[in-house]
Amino acid sequence: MLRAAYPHRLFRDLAAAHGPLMHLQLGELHFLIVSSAEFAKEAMRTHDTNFANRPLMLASEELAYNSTGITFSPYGDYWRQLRKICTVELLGGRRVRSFRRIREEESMNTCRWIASRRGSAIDLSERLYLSSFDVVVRAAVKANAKERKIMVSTFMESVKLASGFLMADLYPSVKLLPLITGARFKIRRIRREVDEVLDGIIEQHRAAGDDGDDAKFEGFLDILLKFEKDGTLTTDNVKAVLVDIFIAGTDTSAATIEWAMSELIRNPSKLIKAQQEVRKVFDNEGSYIDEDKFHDLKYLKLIIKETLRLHPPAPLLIPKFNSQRCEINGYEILGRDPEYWNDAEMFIPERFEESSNDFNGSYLEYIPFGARRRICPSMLLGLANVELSLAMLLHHFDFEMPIINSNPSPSSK
Ligand code: HEM
Repeated sequence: MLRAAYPHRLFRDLAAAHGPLMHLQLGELHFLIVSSAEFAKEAMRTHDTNFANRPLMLASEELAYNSTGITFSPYGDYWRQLRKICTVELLGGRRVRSFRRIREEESMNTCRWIASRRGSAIDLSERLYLSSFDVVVRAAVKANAKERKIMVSTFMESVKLASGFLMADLYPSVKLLPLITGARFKIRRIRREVDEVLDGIIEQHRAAGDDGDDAKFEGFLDILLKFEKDGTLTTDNVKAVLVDIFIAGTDTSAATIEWAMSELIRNPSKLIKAQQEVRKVFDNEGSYIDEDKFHDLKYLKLIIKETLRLHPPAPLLIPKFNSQRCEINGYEILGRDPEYWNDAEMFIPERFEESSNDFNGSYLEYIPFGARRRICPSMLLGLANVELSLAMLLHHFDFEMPIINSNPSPSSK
């Protein structure tokens, strides 16, 4: 059975039947899927530079201002410059720490929202998405609640479009396909909406200006505008990086928190163990969860690792394409391969207790953030969001699955 919703699981099953290197043709495009760490080493270490490019896609062309954000810009000097701005200026440790108050306020808002629905079943998915979005947006720009609301719906639509190949992408030689399918029209409409919101916000930031107060909170846009001012970036480049950050930074954190909570609720003994740890560490803090004590949350860290093994938010990473001919093309590693993991399908955070496997891309059987040149530049911020939200949820609430009556009585039909 084809499980389109979980392509990584489908590839795992196909790899079991056809081997770790498979050729897949979708429309006019050729993909090679690598499902073993051995083949991945070839692609990600030996031919790393060759695979540091991204394919041209309609959504990235339009929404990422002609593919000039970090995620979709071609590998080369411009990308290297953006990557440096990102890792040094935007997403380094000091900057991530400076967003602490935002993370705390948003997690607290989520807790208040849950508390106000005490005793009833709740749908955490949307709430977690909104909260992750607000953390990233508030770290990036000064936007009021109305602007944030417009951005959420626009970016949710963008994520849907940007997270897969459109029919028009699969048949690049049919130049009219984006028009015939209506894809270009739809993407351009979203792009106009994104543009309008970002232009307004950029204008406000410019008008507020730099008052020389070094202690003032600096968001991503304030920093990017300095690079615009010195001529390193154009206004469109600035907007492309913002779009990138909104899209790459929201769904990933929200999905990780949601999966971690789902696994814990499905595994009550692990939920209790995690809760006991969080409550012991923050026993005397009242309702305050102090990030400075996160090094004591050893079990919670294992839970996050295990969640990212079983449910990486970008299981196929972001597509790459090889710029030159070489022996191995395209790759995908599966964190559920029984060759590398005992009881690969089970949620067992303890498996990481004795293991040195970390997120940094050194262990190719486990790369939830990717590896090498295109590795996620925002591991720190992503993990900080996930850790704080989980600690707050576990500290303040008890969770259990709602009881669903699967055997309705004849009268309720
Ligand atoms: C749990 C959270 C996160 C996970 C699991 C995650 C995972 C990933 C993965 C798998 C990639 C693709 C790597 C590749 O193609 O080899 C990626 C790229 C990227 N991520 Fe993340 N991410 C997370 C959070 C974030 C956040 C919070 C931001 C920004 C605020 C962010 C920004 C980016 C960017 C800009 C790229 C593109 C890098 C490039 O192409 O050079 N991510 N991420």
